[in-house]
Amino acid sequence: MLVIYMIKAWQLKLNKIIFQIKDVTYMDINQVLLQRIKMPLKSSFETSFGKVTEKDIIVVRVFSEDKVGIAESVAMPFPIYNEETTGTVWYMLEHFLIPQLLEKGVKHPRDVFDMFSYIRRNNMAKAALEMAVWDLYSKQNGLSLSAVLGGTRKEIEVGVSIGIEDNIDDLLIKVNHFLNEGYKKIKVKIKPGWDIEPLRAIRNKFGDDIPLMADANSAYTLNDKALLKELDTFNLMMVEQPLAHDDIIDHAKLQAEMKTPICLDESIHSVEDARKALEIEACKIINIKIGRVGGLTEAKKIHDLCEERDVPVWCGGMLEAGIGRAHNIAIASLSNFTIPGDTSSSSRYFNEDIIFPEVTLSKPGMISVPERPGIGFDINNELINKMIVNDKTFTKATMIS
Ligand SMILES: O=C(O)CCC(=O)c1ccccc1C(=O)O
Ligand SMILES: [Mg+2]
Repeated sequence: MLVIYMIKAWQLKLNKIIFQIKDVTYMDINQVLLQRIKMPLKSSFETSFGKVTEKDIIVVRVFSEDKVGIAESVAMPFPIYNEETTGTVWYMLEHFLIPQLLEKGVKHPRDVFDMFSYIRRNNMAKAALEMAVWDLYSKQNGLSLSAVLGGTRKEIEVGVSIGIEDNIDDLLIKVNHFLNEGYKKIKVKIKPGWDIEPLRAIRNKFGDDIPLMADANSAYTLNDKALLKELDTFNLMMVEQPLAHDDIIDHAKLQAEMKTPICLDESIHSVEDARKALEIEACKIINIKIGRVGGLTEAKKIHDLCEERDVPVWCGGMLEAGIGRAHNIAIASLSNFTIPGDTSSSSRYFNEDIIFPEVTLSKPGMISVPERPGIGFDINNELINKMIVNDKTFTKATMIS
Protein backbone atom coordinates (compact mmCIF):
# COMPACT_ATOMS: atom_id res chain seq x y z
CA MET A 1 0.00 0.00 0.00
CA LEU A 2 2.70 2.41 1.09
CA VAL A 3 4.77 1.51 -1.95
CA ILE A 4 1.85 2.25 -4.28
CA TYR A 5 1.33 5.56 -2.55
CA MET A 6 5.00 6.44 -2.91
CA ILE A 7 4.99 5.54 -6.61
CA LYS A 8 1.89 7.66 -7.14
CA ALA A 9 3.46 10.60 -5.32
CA TRP A 10 6.56 10.25 -7.48
CA GLN A 11 4.45 10.14 -10.62
CA LEU A 12 2.72 13.35 -9.61
CA LYS A 13 6.04 15.02 -8.85
CA LEU A 14 7.46 13.82 -12.14
CA ASN A 15 4.46 15.17 -14.05
CA LYS A 16 4.91 18.52 -12.37
CA ILE A 17 8.60 18.59 -13.27
CA ILE A 18 7.84 17.64 -16.89
CA PHE A 19 5.25 20.41 -17.00
CA GLN A 20 7.80 22.91 -15.68
CA ILE A 21 10.41 21.76 -18.17
CA LYS A 22 7.88 22.16 -20.97
CA ASP A 23 7.33 25.76 -19.90
CA VAL A 24 10.97 26.62 -20.41
CA THR A 25 11.36 24.92 -23.78
CA TYR A 26 10.09 26.48 -26.98
CA MET A 27 6.76 25.38 -28.42
CA ASP A 28 8.42 24.75 -31.77
CA ILE A 29 5.93 26.50 -34.05
CA ASN A 30 7.22 26.07 -37.60
CA GLN A 31 4.28 26.97 -39.83
CA VAL A 32 1.15 29.12 -39.87
CA LEU A 33 -1.77 28.79 -42.30
CA LEU A 34 -4.38 31.49 -42.93
CA GLN A 35 -7.64 30.73 -44.73
CA ARG A 36 -10.18 33.47 -45.37
CA ILE A 37 -13.68 32.09 -45.73
CA LYS A 38 -17.08 33.64 -46.32
CA MET A 39 -19.91 31.90 -44.57
CA PRO A 40 -23.57 32.75 -45.18
CA LEU A 41 -25.64 33.63 -42.11
CA LYS A 42 -29.09 32.00 -41.89
CA SER A 43 -30.61 35.46 -41.65
CA SER A 44 -29.11 38.95 -41.44
CA PHE A 45 -28.21 40.37 -38.03
CA GLU A 46 -28.88 44.07 -37.38
CA THR A 47 -27.47 46.24 -34.61
CA SER A 48 -27.53 50.00 -34.03
CA PHE A 49 -24.35 50.29 -36.12
CA GLY A 50 -25.44 48.26 -39.13
CA LYS A 51 -26.43 44.97 -40.68
CA VAL A 52 -24.35 41.83 -41.34
CA THR A 53 -25.45 39.22 -43.87
CA GLU A 54 -22.43 36.93 -44.02
CA LYS A 55 -19.57 35.98 -41.75
CA ASP A 56 -16.13 36.91 -43.08
CA ILE A 57 -13.63 34.76 -41.16
CA ILE A 58 -9.93 34.09 -41.10
CA VAL A 59 -9.14 30.59 -39.85
CA VAL A 60 -5.68 30.59 -38.29
CA ARG A 61 -3.68 27.37 -37.79
CA VAL A 62 -0.31 27.13 -36.06
CA PHE A 63 1.71 23.97 -36.63
CA SER A 64 4.37 22.29 -34.54
CA GLU A 65 6.06 18.99 -35.43
CA ASP A 66 2.94 16.88 -34.82
CA LYS A 67 0.10 19.08 -33.57
CA VAL A 68 -2.04 21.91 -34.95
CA GLY A 69 -3.62 24.75 -32.96
CA ILE A 70 -6.58 26.58 -34.45
CA ALA A 71 -8.53 29.80 -33.97
CA GLU A 72 -10.82 32.17 -35.84
CA SER A 73 -10.63 35.93 -36.33
CA VAL A 74 -13.79 37.64 -35.07
CA ALA A 75 -13.36 41.03 -36.79
CA MET A 76 -16.28 42.19 -38.92
CA PRO A 77 -15.92 43.00 -42.62
CA PHE A 78 -16.38 46.72 -41.85
CA PRO A 79 -14.86 48.85 -39.04
CA ILE A 80 -18.21 49.50 -37.36
CA TYR A 81 -18.00 47.57 -34.08
CA ASN A 82 -14.38 48.51 -33.57
CA GLU A 83 -11.61 49.83 -35.83
CA GLU A 84 -10.57 46.43 -37.18
CA THR A 85 -11.82 44.57 -40.26
CA THR A 86 -11.15 41.11 -41.67
CA GLY A 87 -8.79 42.84 -44.11
CA THR A 88 -6.79 44.64 -41.41
CA VAL A 89 -6.54 41.43 -39.39
CA TRP A 90 -5.08 39.63 -42.42
CA TYR A 91 -2.64 42.51 -43.01
CA MET A 92 -1.44 42.59 -39.40
CA LEU A 93 -1.05 38.81 -39.29
CA GLU A 94 0.82 38.68 -42.60
CA HIS A 95 3.17 41.62 -42.10
CA PHE A 96 3.78 41.80 -38.36
CA LEU A 97 2.39 39.08 -36.12
CA ILE A 98 3.15 35.82 -37.94
CA PRO A 99 6.71 36.75 -39.01
CA GLN A 100 7.52 37.71 -35.45
CA LEU A 101 5.99 34.59 -33.90
CA LEU A 102 7.85 32.32 -36.34
CA GLU A 103 11.11 34.16 -35.88
CA LYS A 104 11.16 34.53 -32.10
CA GLY A 105 9.06 31.57 -30.96
CA VAL A 106 7.38 31.26 -27.58
CA LYS A 107 7.72 28.99 -24.57
CA HIS A 108 4.16 29.45 -23.40
CA PRO A 109 1.04 30.98 -25.01
CA ARG A 110 1.18 33.65 -22.30
CA ASP A 111 4.28 35.04 -24.05
CA VAL A 112 2.37 35.87 -27.24
CA PHE A 113 0.50 38.82 -25.73
CA ASP A 114 3.75 40.27 -24.31
CA MET A 115 5.56 39.75 -27.60
CA PHE A 116 2.94 41.88 -29.39
CA SER A 117 2.47 44.48 -26.66
CA TYR A 118 4.63 47.05 -28.50
CA ILE A 119 2.05 47.05 -31.32
CA ARG A 120 -0.84 49.41 -30.58
CA ARG A 121 -4.28 47.82 -30.51
CA ASN A 122 -5.22 45.52 -33.43
CA ASN A 123 -6.51 43.26 -30.67
CA MET A 124 -8.58 40.96 -32.88
CA ALA A 125 -5.56 40.24 -35.08
CA LYS A 126 -3.39 39.52 -32.03
CA ALA A 127 -6.10 37.38 -30.47
CA ALA A 128 -6.61 35.23 -33.57
CA LEU A 129 -2.97 34.10 -33.47
CA GLU A 130 -2.69 33.93 -29.68
CA MET A 131 -5.81 31.74 -29.37
CA ALA A 132 -4.40 29.28 -31.92
CA VAL A 133 -1.19 29.08 -29.86
CA TRP A 134 -3.25 28.35 -26.70
CA ASP A 135 -5.06 25.55 -28.53
CA LEU A 136 -1.73 24.12 -29.73
CA TYR A 137 -0.29 24.28 -26.21
CA SER A 138 -3.34 22.47 -24.79
CA LYS A 139 -3.01 19.75 -27.43
CA GLN A 140 0.74 19.38 -26.83
CA ASN A 141 -0.03 18.83 -23.14
CA GLY A 142 -3.00 16.55 -23.74
CA LEU A 143 -5.34 18.83 -21.80
CA SER A 144 -8.55 20.63 -22.68
CA LEU A 145 -8.27 24.35 -23.37
CA SER A 146 -10.67 24.86 -20.48
CA ALA A 147 -8.37 22.97 -18.09
CA VAL A 148 -5.27 24.84 -19.26
CA LEU A 149 -7.04 28.18 -18.69
CA GLY A 150 -8.11 27.13 -15.20
CA GLY A 151 -11.78 26.51 -16.02
CA THR A 152 -13.88 24.83 -13.37
CA ARG A 153 -17.28 24.42 -15.04
CA LYS A 154 -18.31 21.25 -16.89
CA GLU A 155 -21.26 23.08 -18.43
CA ILE A 156 -21.86 26.75 -19.13
CA GLU A 157 -25.10 28.72 -19.06
CA VAL A 158 -25.94 30.49 -22.29
CA GLY A 159 -28.28 33.10 -23.67
CA VAL A 160 -29.05 34.46 -27.09
CA SER A 161 -28.66 37.85 -28.76
CA ILE A 162 -31.51 39.06 -30.97
CA GLY A 163 -30.89 41.78 -33.55
CA ILE A 164 -33.12 44.71 -34.44
CA GLU A 165 -36.15 43.20 -36.15
CA ASP A 166 -38.44 44.66 -38.82
CA ASN A 167 -41.40 44.79 -36.46
CA ILE A 168 -42.54 43.85 -32.96
CA ASP A 169 -44.37 40.71 -34.08
CA ASP A 170 -41.21 39.25 -35.64
CA LEU A 171 -39.30 40.07 -32.45
CA LEU A 172 -41.87 38.35 -30.22
CA ILE A 173 -41.80 35.24 -32.41
CA LYS A 174 -38.01 35.06 -32.02
CA VAL A 175 -38.11 35.63 -28.25
CA ASN A 176 -40.73 32.91 -27.92
CA HIS A 177 -38.64 30.52 -30.02
CA PHE A 178 -35.45 31.03 -28.00
CA LEU A 179 -37.27 30.85 -24.65
CA ASN A 180 -38.68 27.50 -25.78
CA GLU A 181 -35.12 26.32 -26.50
CA GLY A 182 -34.33 27.14 -22.88
CA TYR A 183 -31.88 30.03 -23.35
CA LYS A 184 -31.13 31.60 -19.98
CA LYS A 185 -30.78 35.18 -21.15
CA ILE A 186 -32.60 37.06 -23.87
CA LYS A 187 -30.58 40.02 -25.13
CA VAL A 188 -32.23 42.43 -27.51
CA LYS A 189 -30.49 45.10 -29.53
CA ILE A 190 -31.87 48.60 -29.08
CA LYS A 191 -31.37 51.95 -30.81
CA PRO A 192 -33.25 55.27 -30.76
CA GLY A 193 -36.74 54.53 -32.08
CA TRP A 194 -36.44 50.80 -31.21
CA ASP A 195 -36.06 50.68 -27.44
CA ILE A 196 -39.00 51.27 -25.07
CA GLU A 197 -41.61 49.76 -27.39
CA PRO A 198 -39.92 46.38 -28.04
CA LEU A 199 -38.93 45.99 -24.37
CA ARG A 200 -42.47 46.78 -23.24
CA ALA A 201 -43.91 44.33 -25.76
CA ILE A 202 -41.61 41.56 -24.50
CA ARG A 203 -42.48 42.22 -20.85
CA ASN A 204 -46.20 42.37 -21.65
CA LYS A 205 -46.14 39.08 -23.50
CA PHE A 206 -43.64 37.03 -21.46
CA GLY A 207 -43.93 38.60 -18.02
CA ASP A 208 -41.52 40.24 -15.60
CA ASP A 209 -39.49 37.17 -14.78
CA ILE A 210 -37.85 36.17 -18.04
CA PRO A 211 -34.11 37.06 -17.96
CA LEU A 212 -33.98 40.07 -20.28
CA MET A 213 -31.34 42.64 -21.16
CA ALA A 214 -30.72 45.30 -23.82
CA ASP A 215 -27.59 46.11 -25.85
CA ALA A 216 -27.39 49.61 -27.37
CA ASN A 217 -23.96 49.34 -29.06
CA SER A 218 -23.24 52.98 -28.21
CA ALA A 219 -26.36 54.41 -29.85
CA TYR A 220 -27.12 57.01 -27.14
CA THR A 221 -25.57 60.03 -25.40
CA LEU A 222 -26.20 61.68 -22.05
CA ASN A 223 -28.76 63.84 -23.85
CA ASP A 224 -30.92 60.69 -23.87
CA LYS A 225 -30.71 60.34 -20.08
CA ALA A 226 -34.46 60.56 -19.54
CA LEU A 227 -35.12 57.74 -21.97
CA LEU A 228 -32.27 55.60 -20.59
CA LYS A 229 -33.60 56.06 -17.05
CA GLU A 230 -36.95 54.81 -18.26
CA LEU A 231 -35.23 51.47 -18.93
CA ASP A 232 -35.19 51.05 -15.13
CA THR A 233 -38.89 50.23 -15.29
CA PHE A 234 -38.30 46.98 -17.24
CA ASN A 235 -36.41 44.98 -14.61
CA LEU A 236 -33.53 44.34 -17.01
CA MET A 237 -30.53 42.22 -16.00
CA MET A 238 -28.39 45.04 -17.41
CA VAL A 239 -28.07 47.54 -20.23
CA GLU A 240 -25.00 46.98 -22.38
CA GLN A 241 -22.86 49.83 -23.73
CA PRO A 242 -25.52 52.56 -23.90
CA LEU A 243 -23.00 55.40 -24.54
CA ALA A 244 -19.97 56.06 -26.74
CA HIS A 245 -17.61 53.20 -27.65
CA ASP A 246 -14.62 55.14 -26.27
CA ASP A 247 -16.24 56.45 -23.11
CA ILE A 248 -16.20 55.53 -19.45
CA ILE A 249 -16.76 58.95 -17.85
CA ASP A 250 -20.32 59.48 -19.11
CA HIS A 251 -21.15 55.85 -18.33
CA ALA A 252 -20.13 56.54 -14.71
CA LYS A 253 -22.43 59.57 -14.65
CA LEU A 254 -25.28 57.51 -16.07
CA GLN A 255 -24.68 54.54 -13.75
CA ALA A 256 -24.92 56.88 -10.73
CA GLU A 257 -28.46 57.76 -11.80
CA MET A 258 -29.64 54.35 -13.00
CA LYS A 259 -30.77 51.35 -11.02
CA THR A 260 -30.20 48.92 -13.89
CA PRO A 261 -26.57 47.72 -13.95
CA ILE A 262 -24.54 49.01 -16.88
CA CYS A 263 -22.40 46.41 -18.66
CA LEU A 264 -19.48 47.60 -20.77
CA ASP A 265 -18.52 45.93 -24.04
CA GLU A 266 -16.92 48.27 -26.62
CA SER A 267 -15.15 50.44 -24.00
CA ILE A 268 -13.05 47.63 -22.51
CA HIS A 269 -9.95 46.61 -24.49
CA SER A 270 -7.65 45.57 -21.66
CA VAL A 271 -7.41 44.74 -17.98
CA GLU A 272 -6.27 48.33 -17.45
CA ASP A 273 -9.46 49.64 -19.11
CA ALA A 274 -11.45 47.31 -16.85
CA ARG A 275 -9.63 48.51 -13.72
CA LYS A 276 -10.28 52.17 -14.59
CA ALA A 277 -13.93 51.59 -15.45
CA LEU A 278 -14.51 49.77 -12.15
CA GLU A 279 -12.60 52.39 -10.21
CA ILE A 280 -14.89 55.19 -11.40
CA GLU A 281 -17.97 52.92 -11.26
CA ALA A 282 -18.73 53.21 -14.97
CA CYS A 283 -20.26 49.72 -14.91
CA LYS A 284 -21.25 46.87 -12.61
CA ILE A 285 -20.77 44.05 -15.12
CA ILE A 286 -18.24 43.40 -17.89
CA ASN A 287 -18.79 41.58 -21.17
CA ILE A 288 -15.54 39.77 -22.03
CA LYS A 289 -14.84 39.11 -25.71
CA ILE A 290 -11.55 37.34 -26.33
CA GLY A 291 -10.97 39.12 -29.64
CA ARG A 292 -11.73 42.60 -28.35
CA VAL A 293 -9.15 42.33 -25.56
CA GLY A 294 -6.32 40.77 -27.61
CA GLY A 295 -6.57 37.13 -26.60
CA LEU A 296 -7.15 34.55 -23.91
CA THR A 297 -4.33 35.76 -21.64
CA GLU A 298 -5.82 39.24 -21.30
CA ALA A 299 -9.38 37.86 -21.14
CA LYS A 300 -8.34 35.73 -18.16
CA LYS A 301 -6.69 38.74 -16.51
CA ILE A 302 -9.92 40.73 -16.79
CA HIS A 303 -11.83 37.75 -15.42
CA ASP A 304 -9.45 37.50 -12.46
CA LEU A 305 -9.59 41.23 -11.70
CA CYS A 306 -13.38 41.20 -11.77
CA GLU A 307 -13.50 38.09 -9.58
CA GLU A 308 -11.27 39.79 -7.02
CA ARG A 309 -13.64 42.76 -6.98
CA ASP A 310 -16.87 40.75 -6.94
CA VAL A 311 -17.88 42.02 -10.37
CA PRO A 312 -19.64 39.38 -12.49
CA VAL A 313 -18.59 38.83 -16.09
CA TRP A 314 -20.05 36.99 -19.08
CA CYS A 315 -18.70 35.93 -22.44
CA GLY A 316 -19.86 38.07 -25.35
CA GLY A 317 -20.03 36.98 -28.97
CA MET A 318 -19.19 38.24 -32.47
CA LEU A 319 -21.42 35.85 -34.45
CA GLU A 320 -18.54 33.37 -34.36
CA ALA A 321 -18.46 30.19 -36.39
CA GLY A 322 -17.67 26.98 -34.53
CA ILE A 323 -13.97 27.51 -33.86
CA GLY A 324 -14.64 30.86 -32.20
CA ARG A 325 -17.55 29.35 -30.30
CA ALA A 326 -15.25 26.61 -28.98
CA HIS A 327 -12.80 29.18 -27.60
CA ASN A 328 -15.69 31.10 -26.02
CA ILE A 329 -16.93 27.93 -24.31
CA ALA A 330 -13.45 27.29 -22.87
CA ILE A 331 -13.04 30.78 -21.37
CA ALA A 332 -16.63 30.81 -20.11
CA SER A 333 -15.82 27.72 -18.00
CA LEU A 334 -13.86 29.97 -15.59
CA SER A 335 -15.48 30.50 -12.21
CA ASN A 336 -16.45 34.19 -12.43
CA PHE A 337 -18.44 33.80 -15.65
CA THR A 338 -21.58 33.82 -13.53
CA ILE A 339 -23.96 35.38 -16.04
CA PRO A 340 -25.13 33.43 -19.13
CA GLY A 341 -23.08 34.42 -22.20
CA ASP A 342 -23.97 35.10 -25.85
CA THR A 343 -22.56 31.80 -27.17
CA SER A 344 -25.63 30.12 -28.64
CA SER A 345 -25.78 26.90 -30.67
CA SER A 346 -24.20 26.70 -34.15
CA SER A 347 -27.68 26.44 -35.66
CA ARG A 348 -28.57 29.92 -34.33
CA TYR A 349 -26.62 31.50 -37.22
CA PHE A 350 -25.51 28.72 -39.58
CA ASN A 351 -27.08 25.96 -41.64
CA GLU A 352 -23.82 24.06 -41.34
CA ASP A 353 -20.88 24.85 -39.05
CA ILE A 354 -17.15 24.33 -39.62
CA ILE A 355 -16.70 22.01 -36.63
CA PHE A 356 -17.71 18.46 -35.64
CA PRO A 357 -19.82 18.04 -33.65
CA GLU A 358 -21.62 21.37 -34.02
CA VAL A 359 -22.28 23.38 -30.85
CA THR A 360 -25.63 22.31 -29.44
CA LEU A 361 -27.43 22.76 -26.14
CA SER A 362 -26.63 19.78 -23.90
CA LYS A 363 -29.80 20.59 -21.97
CA PRO A 364 -32.01 23.70 -22.05
CA GLY A 365 -29.79 26.80 -21.93
CA MET A 366 -26.59 24.82 -21.27
CA ILE A 367 -23.55 23.90 -23.38
CA SER A 368 -21.16 21.24 -22.12
CA VAL A 369 -17.46 22.05 -21.98
CA PRO A 370 -15.43 19.53 -24.02
CA GLU A 371 -12.87 17.45 -22.12
CA ARG A 372 -10.79 16.40 -25.12
CA PRO A 373 -7.40 18.08 -25.68
CA GLY A 374 -7.46 21.65 -27.01
CA ILE A 375 -10.73 23.25 -28.13
CA GLY A 376 -12.24 19.75 -28.18
CA PHE A 377 -13.90 19.88 -31.60
CA ASP A 378 -12.82 18.47 -34.98
CA ILE A 379 -12.62 20.71 -38.04
CA ASN A 380 -14.94 20.35 -41.03
CA ASN A 381 -12.22 20.93 -43.64
CA GLU A 382 -14.43 19.92 -46.51
CA LEU A 383 -16.83 22.75 -45.71
CA ILE A 384 -14.00 25.23 -45.11
CA ASN A 385 -12.44 24.34 -48.48
CA LYS A 386 -15.73 25.10 -50.23
CA MET A 387 -15.84 28.62 -48.77
CA ILE A 388 -12.19 29.75 -49.09
CA VAL A 389 -11.63 33.08 -50.82
CA ASN A 390 -7.92 33.41 -49.98
CA ASP A 391 -5.26 31.38 -48.22
CA LYS A 392 -1.56 31.64 -47.45
CA THR A 393 1.06 29.48 -45.76
CA PHE A 394 3.94 30.94 -43.76
CA THR A 395 6.90 28.79 -42.77
CA LYS A 396 9.77 29.44 -40.43
CA ALA A 397 12.32 28.90 -43.20
CA THR A 398 10.78 31.45 -45.60
CA MET A 399 10.28 34.00 -42.82
CA ILE A 400 13.87 33.95 -41.61
CA SER A 401 15.63 33.73 -44.99
O1 LIG B 1 -24.55 36.02 -30.86
C1 LIG B 1 -23.51 36.66 -30.76
O2 LIG B 1 -22.42 36.22 -31.15
C2 LIG B 1 -23.58 38.05 -30.15
C3 LIG B 1 -24.06 39.04 -31.13
C4 LIG B 1 -23.83 40.47 -30.68
O3 LIG B 1 -24.53 40.90 -29.82
C5 LIG B 1 -22.82 41.23 -31.39
C6 LIG B 1 -22.50 40.84 -32.68
C7 LIG B 1 -21.61 41.53 -33.44
C8 LIG B 1 -20.99 42.63 -32.92
C9 LIG B 1 -21.27 43.05 -31.63
C10 LIG B 1 -22.17 42.35 -30.84
C11 LIG B 1 -22.34 42.84 -29.43
O4 LIG B 1 -22.36 42.09 -28.45
O5 LIG B 1 -22.37 44.03 -29.23
MG1 LIG C 1 -22.42 44.35 -27.13
